[in-house]
Amino acid sequence: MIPSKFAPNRDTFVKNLENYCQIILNDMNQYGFCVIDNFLQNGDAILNEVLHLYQRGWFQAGQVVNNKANSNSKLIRGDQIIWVDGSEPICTNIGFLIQILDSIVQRCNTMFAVGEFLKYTITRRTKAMIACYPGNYTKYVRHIDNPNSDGRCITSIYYLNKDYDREKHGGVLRLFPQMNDGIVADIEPKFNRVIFFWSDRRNPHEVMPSARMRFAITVWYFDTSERAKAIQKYKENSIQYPNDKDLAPF
Ligand SMILES: COc1ccc2cc(-c3cnc(C(=O)NCC(=O)O)c(O)c3)ccc2c1
Ligand SMILES: [Mn+2]
Repeated sequence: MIPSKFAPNRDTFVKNLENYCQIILNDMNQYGFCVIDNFLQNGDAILNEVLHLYQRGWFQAGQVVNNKANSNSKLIRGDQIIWVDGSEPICTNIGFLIQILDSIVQRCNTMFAVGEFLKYTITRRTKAMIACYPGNYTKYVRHIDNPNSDGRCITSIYYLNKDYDREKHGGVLRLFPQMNDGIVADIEPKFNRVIFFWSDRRNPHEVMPSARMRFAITVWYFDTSERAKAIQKYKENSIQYPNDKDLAPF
C-alpha cells in the first residue's frame, strides 16, 4: 500500500476541473505524480466501448521501440493495444474522457500553471492508447516512457478494472518516483481511477504481472519545443521518428 503521508492518492468527489487542477498541480509538483479516484460519471459507458473494441478483435500486440532482433518483446511487455482519437462513432464516451483530460492538462498548463508546469507549453498530445494486459501474468518491465526527450511530458492513464484485488490479480502499476524521497508507490489499476505523472526519468515504472484481464487508456501530452527538437533530430539523422507512426500523435 502507498504510505498515507506520501500517497497523493485522492478519493475526490470534486465536481469541477478547477478542483482537479489544484490537486494535480500540488501533487505533480510535490511528488511527480497524482492519483484521482471516482474521476468520471460515465466510467461504465467507457468500459463498455472498450470491451466492444476488444471483442471485435481490433487490439494488436504492443511493440517495443528499439526491439533487439533476438529479444522476445513479449518478455518486455505483454499488452495488446489500439489507438483511437475519440471521434469514432463507437468511441463517444472515450472521446469525452479525452476532452476532460485535455481540459485539465491545458488549465494546469495555462490558467493555474505553477512550478514544473511553467516549464512546458502543452498544445498537442497523442491519440488515446487503449491497452489490455490479457492476464496470464502478462506485465511490462521497468521502463521510462520518455527517457530521451521525445517530447512527451505528461502521461495520463485512466483505469477500467472493476473489483480489482491486488492480492488475487496483481497487475499493479509500480512507480519509482525520483522526486521527494523516492518512496516506491504501488497504484492499483482500479475502475474510474486516473493517474498523471511526468513521462521522463522522474518516473521509472512497471506493470506487475497481471493474473486477470486489465484495461487502461493512456494519453501522452507533448511539450511543444521538446517535441519540435526531437523531430528535427530524427530528420537530421534521417531516421523515421519511431513514435510518429506508432504514437499516432493527435
Ligand atoms: C513503437 O510504438 C509504440 C506504441 C505504443 C507503446 C506503448 C508503450 C507503453 C508504455 N507504458 C505503459 C505503461 O507503463 N502502462 C502502465 C499501466 O498500464 O498501468 C504501457 O502500458 C505501454 C510503450 C511503447 C510503445 C511503443
Ligand atoms: Mn509506461
